[in-house]
Amino acid sequence: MALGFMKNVFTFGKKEQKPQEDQVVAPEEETEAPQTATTEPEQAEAAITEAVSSDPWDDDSIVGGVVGRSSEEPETPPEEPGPEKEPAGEAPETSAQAEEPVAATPVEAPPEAAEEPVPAPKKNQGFEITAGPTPEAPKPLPTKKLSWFQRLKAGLFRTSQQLSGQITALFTKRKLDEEALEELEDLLIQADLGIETAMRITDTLSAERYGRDVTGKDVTRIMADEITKVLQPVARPLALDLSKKPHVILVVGVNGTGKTTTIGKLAAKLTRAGLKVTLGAGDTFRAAAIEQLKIWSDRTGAEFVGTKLGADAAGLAYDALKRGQENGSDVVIIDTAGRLQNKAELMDELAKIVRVLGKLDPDAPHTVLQTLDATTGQNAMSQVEIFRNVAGVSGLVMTKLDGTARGGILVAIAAKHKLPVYFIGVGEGIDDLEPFEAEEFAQAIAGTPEEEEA
Ligand SMILES: Nc1nc2c(ncn2[C@@H]2O[C@H](COP(=O)(O)OP(=O)(O)OP(=O)(O)O)[C@@H](O)[C@H]2O)c(=O)[nH]1
Repeated sequence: MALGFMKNVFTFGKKEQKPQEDQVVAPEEETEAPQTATTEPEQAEAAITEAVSSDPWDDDSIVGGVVGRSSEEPETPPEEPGPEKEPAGEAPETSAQAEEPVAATPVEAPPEAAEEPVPAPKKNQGFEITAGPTPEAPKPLPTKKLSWFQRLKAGLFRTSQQLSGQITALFTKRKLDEEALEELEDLLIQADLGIETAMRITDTLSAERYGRDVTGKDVTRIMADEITKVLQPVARPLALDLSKKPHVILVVGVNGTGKTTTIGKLAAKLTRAGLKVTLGAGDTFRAAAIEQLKIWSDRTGAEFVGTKLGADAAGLAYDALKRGQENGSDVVIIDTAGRLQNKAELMDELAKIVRVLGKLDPDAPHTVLQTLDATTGQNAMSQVEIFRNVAGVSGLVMTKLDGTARGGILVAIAAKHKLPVYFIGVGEGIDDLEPFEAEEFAQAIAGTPEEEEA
């Protein structure tokens, strides 16, 4: 998508957005009549209360609370499945129309939203608005114990510590010669940075200091600079072209890489910005995934479209987009079951989801977002290669950068695939999705001694 050239483009992922008072949600969305009434409100209320109270992510920092109500709950009880998440085979095929979606009643903004003062975002919110139907002001984010940058640094600490320790050892009382450059290149490759970036770093170092003394600090500075140069072009915001709404985001990736959690966090960002969002529970293999997405929809005020366990995922995707078109959604986000990139039949199912969405909107999905788990090393590269071929991945989110992350592989992936990296996940909470910033990420990996917080 050509950023900056389109009308009605919302851009998520990078630049700071100041809320504007004259931006209001398009009237037809606000005045839309409530959909099917909840037939058993007390039951629904009880189910939601139970779901929320058993929610492992529940914490006081969550803004918004339960504002959505489903007219029906998923038919399958939300039990954790056994340890085997991967289904034995492909889910039974049903026609898209045959599956009855579970569509939640459209949600209203929490009453206090209208009365709250419009806060200026304190930093990069991960989106920018150039035109179009407009969001209400974002809600102030709760104060966090650790900043996201501290968590990112902590997550990448092992990588950066190990690297800087080895680099210091390598260059102690030693002039920069061929052997030292080769050893450095090996260290950088071992840190998953990839041959291309490793060579960039050693070439620059060589050009600056060949035959002279080198300190660890010189190396980490050059490393941070070169990694930044590789990452800068991919640190792009997620552009939402709302001239053709709903913008459909299909979320794909290997099991447990954080798809559902990322959808929840992203939905929170979008609904806070005043956008109407519909979530499609396309992970029909795991009851817990359907329930998990339902909880996120309740929290974020997004409408929920689900189906029963084992139902056709492509049918659900179709229903979710159809519902999003009917209810005037700005964005429809569709979850998919995690799958290993070497499971051919599951990858075929993903291709089918993409085809089926195209029947309702030839351009859908507009964004195919792949989640990558930062604790994975080299395998993430083949994940991107295969998902890109099968599902047309158009952007990445790296999750779990707050844990014992490796992270270097993102640099190698950026150098090779040049796919935009929109966000990083730095925790399990609703606010733990941050726009990807090349320089900060590079510093966290290189271990540059910068103590300032973002
Ligand atoms: N620490 C941390 N945990 C995360 C992050 N993102 C997701 N998780 C956790 O990772 C686990 C898996 O996340 P899910 O969102 O269920 O992953 P998924 O890809 O939808 O999983 P499948 O449905 O099995 O494919 C959950 O326990 C999440 O809370 C993150 O940024 N940081």
